Amino acid sequence: MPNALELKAVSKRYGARTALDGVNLSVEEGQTIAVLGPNGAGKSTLLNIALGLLPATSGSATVLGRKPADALRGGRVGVLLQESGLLEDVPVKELIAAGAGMYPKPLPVELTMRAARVDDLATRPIGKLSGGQRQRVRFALALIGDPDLLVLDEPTVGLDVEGRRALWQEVRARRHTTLFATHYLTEADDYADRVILLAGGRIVADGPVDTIKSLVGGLEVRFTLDGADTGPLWTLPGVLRVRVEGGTAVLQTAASDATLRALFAALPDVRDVRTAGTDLESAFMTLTGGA
Ligand SMILES: Nc1ncnc2c1ncn2[C@@H]1O[C@H](COP(=O)(O)OP(=O)(O)OP(=O)(O)O)[C@@H](O)[C@H]1O
Repeated sequence: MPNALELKAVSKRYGARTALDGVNLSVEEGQTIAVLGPNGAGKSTLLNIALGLLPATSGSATVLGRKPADALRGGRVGVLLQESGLLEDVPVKELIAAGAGMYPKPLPVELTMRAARVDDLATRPIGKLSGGQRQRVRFALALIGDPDLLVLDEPTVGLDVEGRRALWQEVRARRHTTLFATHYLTEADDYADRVILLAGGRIVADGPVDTIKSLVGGLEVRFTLDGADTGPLWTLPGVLRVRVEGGTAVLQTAASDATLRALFAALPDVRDVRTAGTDLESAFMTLTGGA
C-alpha cells in the first residue's frame, strides 16, 4: 500500500524568499500528524503542496501514490484551509449537499452535519453564520467525501472549547490519515500520533510527542529573573539551555539538583523557583529557536 503522503526534497521559493527548504516526509496510512511551527515557518506552504494547490519549486510530492492534484480531484482528500471562502447566500445544508455531489462516495449529508455539529444550522445562509459556525461548515465540507486523507490547516481557529473537543473526537473516530497544522500545542499533545516541527522552512524535529519532548531533554528550572544577567546562568552545572520568558528565566537542565544548589549559591535572593518536566511548549521554543 502506498504511503498516504510522500514528500521528497521539497523546496518552495517565492522570489528570493525560501518558504520550504528540502523537506522529506513520509506519512503512513492511519497516522494523525500535527505540523507545528512559528508564524511563517512554512506550515501552510507544506499543506498546500501536499494538496497539489501549490507547485513545489523542486522535489516531488505524492498522495496515496498519485500526484497530489489527481488525488484531490479523485475525491480521496478532504480539505479545510484557513479562511477559505464559502458561498454567502447558500443555506448550510444545500452547500454541504452540493459538496457531497463532488465526491464519488460521499457520506450521508445529515450524518456529516451532525458530526460537524451544524445540523441545527441547516437552513441558515452561510452569510449569517458566526466565525466558529463557518469553521464547522468548513469541517463538514472536509468530511463529506469520506476521504482517505484529511488535511486541516488550523481547524479549530474560532471554535469554543466544546467545539474543539467535538472536532477532535470526530477526527479520532474516523481513523483515517490526518495531517493538521496548529498553533495549539495542547492539540498536538492530545491528538497527534506524531509531531513535525517546522522552523524556517525546515523540519527541525519529527517524531511522537514524547520523543520531541525528550529531544530537549531533562527538567526545567524556572525562577523570576529580577533583571539578573543571564550570561552566568549558562555556567551552572547541568544547564543545557537558557531562555527568558517575560521576566522568568527558564533553565533546561540534565541535573536539576546540581543546578539548583549552584543557583541558590550564585543568587541567594532568587525567588519563585519551580522545577518541572519539559513540556511540549518548552520543546517547541527550544527546537524552533524560541521564535
Ligand atoms: N504567496 C506568497 N508570496 C510570497 N511569500 C509568501 C507567500 N506565501 C507565503 N510566503 C512566505 O513564505 C513563508 C512561509 O509561509 P507559510 O504561510 O507557509 O507559513 P506558516 O507556517 O503557515 O505561517 P502561519 O503560522 O503564520 O500561518 C513566510 O515567510 C511567508 O511570508
